[in-house]
Amino acid sequence: MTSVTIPFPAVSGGDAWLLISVAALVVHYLFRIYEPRAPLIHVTLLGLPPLVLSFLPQSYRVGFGAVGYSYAIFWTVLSLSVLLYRLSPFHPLAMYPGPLLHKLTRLSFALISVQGRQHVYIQELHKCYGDVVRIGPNEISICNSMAIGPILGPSGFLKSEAYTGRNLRSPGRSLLASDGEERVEKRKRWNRAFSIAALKNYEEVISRRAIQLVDLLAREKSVDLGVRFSWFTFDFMGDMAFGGGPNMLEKGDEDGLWRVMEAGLVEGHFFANVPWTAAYARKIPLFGRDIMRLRAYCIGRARERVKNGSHVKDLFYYLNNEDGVEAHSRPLPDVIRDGSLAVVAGSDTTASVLSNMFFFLLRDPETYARLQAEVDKFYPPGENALDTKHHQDMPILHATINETLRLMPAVPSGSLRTAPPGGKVVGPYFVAEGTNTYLPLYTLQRDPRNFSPNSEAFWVDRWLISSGKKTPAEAGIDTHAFVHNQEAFIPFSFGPANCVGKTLALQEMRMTACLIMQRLEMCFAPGYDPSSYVEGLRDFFVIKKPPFLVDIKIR
Ligand code: HEM
Repeated sequence: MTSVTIPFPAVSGGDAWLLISVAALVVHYLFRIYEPRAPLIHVTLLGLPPLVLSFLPQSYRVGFGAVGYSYAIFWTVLSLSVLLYRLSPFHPLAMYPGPLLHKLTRLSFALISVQGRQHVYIQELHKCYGDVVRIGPNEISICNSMAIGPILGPSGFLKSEAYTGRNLRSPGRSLLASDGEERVEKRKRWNRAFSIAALKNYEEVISRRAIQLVDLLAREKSVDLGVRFSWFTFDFMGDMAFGGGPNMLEKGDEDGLWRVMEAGLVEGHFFANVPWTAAYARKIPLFGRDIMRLRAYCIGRARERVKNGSHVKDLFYYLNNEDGVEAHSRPLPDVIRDGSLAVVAGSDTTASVLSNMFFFLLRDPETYARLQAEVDKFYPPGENALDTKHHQDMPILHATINETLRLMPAVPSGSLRTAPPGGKVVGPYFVAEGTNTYLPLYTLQRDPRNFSPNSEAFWVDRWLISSGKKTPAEAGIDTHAFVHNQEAFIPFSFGPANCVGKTLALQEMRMTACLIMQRLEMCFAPGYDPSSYVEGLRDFFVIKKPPFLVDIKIR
């Protein structure tokens, strides 16, 4: 056997074993307290102690056998210590029930998550374990509307590390990932971009793209409606964020941008679940290529927008401080980061809500007919269906959008936050410092304690009853059976980090829905199985839609 001679104090085999074990326990302690993320620190902590201590067991003569022996003991003791601690009554999450594997390793939930059915899985877990479920060594999911304020409200929890893990290649932190002062500063300019006055200007941009969409649908007659909504929202957000979209409504996704965005989201979803691995993935060019392509596109568009300017006060106008409110101009990379966030956050979400809404309507012809009648009342042929002046008088339109957002929220697993230093009382629970906490929207909004009856069904009447437009008797239900917990309805999240684009999204969806209903009539394509849609929806933070095939006629 190969051997080297080293001047080192002799220690008996038993003592060496003990020292290596103690070193493993110390390393576990350091990982638990400091949670280091830098690969170099990982390698040092996991590699160096067993290597150094491998010189101890023999006097002067050290072989590779001793090194292997030392590593084997070190890692076995370390692994056992980690696993036993996670299951022990000393763990701060020990009182919360959950599947054994999830308590032991975060990987087990991550592997379920990347299959895209996390929203349904979490709902099953809550049915089985109750309001709080431990879904990772350091992760819980809370399904209780009392938790919303303490977690998402002002002075609530912090943004989870998952947001930076998801973002493999973008330098710096976007608004979505930021916290504290940095967030307050960033959010100010976004708020300017979504003021009432600013929104009024965007109607022209929405109208242009909505007309283009409806013309395309009228020509095509038989389409995957979900894909057309994706093209529409991507083009629209491109117009808003960079003064011009890729024009998918004309050319299709010929540059593969939508495909790239979806692929990037799926990949990012894994790293969001196991964020410490992101530091390694960033060193491997294979990862994050899709996001890089999308980013390259956004950089190109931003340069064009700066060069050409814009006749519309679009989102870029505010993000780039073209209104001159801030004393200093912002560096272009910052503006590009914000613009890219707008494209990702604003296109996928709105496209999936529009798609889900028409899916639910086609499955429920009676509600379809009621909405059609309401649209026909306010927008008969010849009336401009993109004029927003009637929206406030259209309860069925609002109810349809709300019910879609309740039943299938665009961010099904909700906002992910981390308990602040010292931990926090959340309703009847105490959540220990550093605990990553899910508020699972899909489960919360389908919970019969929040919305009854027909919690799992598309039933727009609940919104008419809750707004006083209809009585329970008129809707054919017993008054006592009606539960409507408005606080539990948070499809745009809640608090200071809620969706900044909420009003724009609602405006865009209302205008588009009215125009479609005025001009077109739809039905599922012959042979299309609607259950494949519900089964095929995938939750990768935002939704990936399965095919949604419809036949279209001009009215
Ligand atoms: C129906 C459509 C939409 C839904 C359901 C939706 C939902 C949400 C949700 C749930 C969040 C919170 C995410 C979290 O905490 O992890 C969020 C954040 C955000 N959304 Fe939306 N969104 C929609 C459309 C839009 C649009 C059109 C924009 C336009 C740019 C937008 C921009 C943003 C931004 C920038 C954030 C981050 C806000 C912050 O962290 O302060 N969203 N959205």
